[in-house]
Amino acid sequence: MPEKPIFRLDGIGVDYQTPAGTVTGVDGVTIDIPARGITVLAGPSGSGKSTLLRTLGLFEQPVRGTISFQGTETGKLRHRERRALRRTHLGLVFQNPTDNLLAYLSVADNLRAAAESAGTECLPDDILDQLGLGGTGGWRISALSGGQQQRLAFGCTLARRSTVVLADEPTSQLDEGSADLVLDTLKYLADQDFAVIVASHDDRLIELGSRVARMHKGRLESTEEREVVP
Ligand SMILES: Nc1ncnc2c1ncn2[C@@H]1O[C@H](COP(=O)(O)OP(=O)(O)OP(=O)(O)O)[C@@H](O)[C@H]1O
Repeated sequence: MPEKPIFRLDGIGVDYQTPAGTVTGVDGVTIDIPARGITVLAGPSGSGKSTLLRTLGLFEQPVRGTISFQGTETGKLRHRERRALRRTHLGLVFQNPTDNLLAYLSVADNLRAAAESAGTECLPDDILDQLGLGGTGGWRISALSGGQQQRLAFGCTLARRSTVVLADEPTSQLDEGSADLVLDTLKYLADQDFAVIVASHDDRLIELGSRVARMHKGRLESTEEREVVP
């Protein structure tokens, strides 16, 4: 029997209220997101990728349609329940590495703080070894390269034991070598059975997707399933 999707979106729409009037971020998006593999939200600038990703991260409330996570309709949850769900299950990684980390804490303490925020504990050295960052636990964040910082940000989602990893343009601020580190990390997380959902217009990242959802002007234009070569 096919595995149940982790997210089910049915006709969702998100609007922004601006001084110039209502701006629609996404509209009429219906999609099932699988519980495994890498789902890439692709599309040109302004097509709604980040809005959709933030909606999946429960940072935006759809004004139309429904969104369910593991069978629970998130619109029916109370504020506290949504926050708990976000904390326990959803790990969000932003495009700018420094936005994901606490500069005043060491590398290992960033992992510990991430675990604590999700009400759990972690073994920083194990996570750092898994990510090819072994030996950096006592380092300052500024001693890591941009790619290493982004790897550590994904490490924080491992520390939190998130079910889903949501990443917004995680390679866009990085040079090619650093971006390679991030691509390897995304593959690693997908191999560890996380549901990885990434908004990106980086062709190399789109290549990694086992499912690619293409957005255009806030709408879902197409979805494509892919055989991913290991
Ligand atoms: N906070 C906001 N306030 C008002 N409008 C917004 C806001 N965030 C996004 N929008 C608008 O919603 C639409 C979708 O934007 P979104 O950032 O989701 O697209 P995107 O595909 O992620 O773009 P990019 O690749 O440039 O990040 C755009 O018209 C954008 O101007």
